[in-house]
Amino acid sequence: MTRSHSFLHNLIKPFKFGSSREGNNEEELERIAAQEQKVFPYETLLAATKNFHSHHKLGEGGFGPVYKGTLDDGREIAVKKLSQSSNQGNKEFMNEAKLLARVQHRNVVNLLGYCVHGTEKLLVYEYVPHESLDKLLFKSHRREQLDWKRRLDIITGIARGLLYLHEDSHSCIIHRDIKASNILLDDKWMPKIADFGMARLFPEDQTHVNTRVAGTNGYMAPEYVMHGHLSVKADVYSYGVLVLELISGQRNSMFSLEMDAQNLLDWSYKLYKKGRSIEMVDPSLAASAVEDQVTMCIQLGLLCVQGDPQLRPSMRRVVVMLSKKPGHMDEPTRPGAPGSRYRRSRRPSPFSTAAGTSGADSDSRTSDSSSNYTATTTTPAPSSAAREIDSRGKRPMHEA
Ligand SMILES: Nc1ncnc2c1ncn2[C@@H]1O[C@H](COP(=O)(O)OP(=O)(O)OP(=O)(O)O)[C@@H](O)[C@H]1O
Repeated sequence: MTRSHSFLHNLIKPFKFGSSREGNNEEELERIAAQEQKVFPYETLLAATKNFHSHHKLGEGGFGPVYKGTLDDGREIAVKKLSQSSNQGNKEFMNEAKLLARVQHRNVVNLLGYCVHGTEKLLVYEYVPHESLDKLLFKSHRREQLDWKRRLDIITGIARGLLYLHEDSHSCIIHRDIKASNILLDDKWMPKIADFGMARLFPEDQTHVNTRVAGTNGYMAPEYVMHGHLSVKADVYSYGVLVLELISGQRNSMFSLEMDAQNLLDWSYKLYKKGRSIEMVDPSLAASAVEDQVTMCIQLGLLCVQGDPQLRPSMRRVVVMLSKKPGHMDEPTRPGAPGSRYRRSRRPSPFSTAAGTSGADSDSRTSDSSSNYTATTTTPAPSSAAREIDSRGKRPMHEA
C-alpha cells in the first residue's frame, strides 16, 4: 500500500459499514478527496497573491477584480474576487463551482477551484500567459502578430470550446458573453474561453429565466436583446460576430460609419452579396491570408449572425464546416441586429438534415424549453434591460 493509500485507508476505517462495502466507501472517499482539492484555503490565495497586492492585479471585469498568483508548487493562477452582488448562498455557490470545476477542455480556461471566506467568494483559474484577444486584435501596432494561420486556429479553437460547453460537458452551458476580451491566448496562441458559467454562479430567479438579459453590446443576438430569449444560438451569434471581427480587425461595436453600412455585420453582408467579401479583410493579413479559407470563414461568420436563430448553425455544424475543405455552404440570410426586423424564413433550416447535424433541432437547446421562439418578430419597444447599458457596454442581469 502506498503512503497516500494507507492515509486514505485510515480515514476510511471509522466509516466502515462492513467488508463488502469497503470498496465502495473507499471509492466514495477518494471521490470526495478529489473534489475537496477544488477548495482553496483563503490563506493559500492570500500567500499566492501577496495579500491581493495591487501589483498582482491583472484587471477588473464586470464580476470583480482578477489577481495573478503563484502557488507553493509553482503553479500560476488567476484569482477572481467576485463582487458581492451575487444573491447566491454559499452552499449553492460551492455546488455550482464544484460542477464548473469539472469542465475541462483545452479551449476553455480551467477553473481549478474556489474559495468562500466569510462573505467573500473567489474563483481560482489556471493562469493564461498571453493577453486577451481584444488587446491584440484591436491594437493596430499589435494586430500583425495575428497572421491568418493564427486567426484561423483561434476561430477553430473557440468553435471547439463552445461545442464542448454546449453539448459535451456534463450539462449544457450557454456562455452568454462570448467576445474578444473573454478569449485568452496561451503561449502557443491557443484560444481559451474565459468566464464560462457565470450565469450559473450568478443565478437568476428561475421563474424569470427567460426574461433577463446579460452580455455585452455588439455581440448579443437580437432575440436575446429584445426578448431575453436565450438559447445556444445566442452564443452562435456572438461567435459569428467574433469571426467577422477576427477577419476584418474591426470591432462591431465601434464600426466606422464611413463604410456605408450600419455596422460590421451589415457591411460584411453587403460586400458578400456583391461578391466582394475579400474587401473586408484586415489589410495586415495581406501577406498571410489564404483566400478560399478567408471567404469560407466570412460566409461561416455570416451564417452564424443570421437574424433568425433557427437558421444559425449549431456549434457542431460550425466545427464540421471548419474541418472540411471549403466547398458548398448555405447562403446566409440578412444578419440580425438588435432593433432590426426579421421574419422567420419559411424554408426549412439549412442544417436540419436527416443525418442529425441540425440547426433547428438538438442545437436549439434553450434555458427555457417552455418558450419556443415564435414566428414573426417585428420591432418591439426595447426592453428596459436593452435600454440600460452600463459604461462597460454590459447589460445588467436583471429583469427585462
Ligand atoms: N485565467 C486568466 N489568466 C490570465 N489573465 C486573466 C485570466 N482571467 C482573467 N484575466 C485577465 O483579468 C482581466 C479581467 O478579466 P475579467 O474576465 O474579469 O474581465 P473582462 O473580460 O475584462 O471584462 P468582463 O467582465 O466585462 O467580461 C483581463 O485583463 C483578463 O485578461
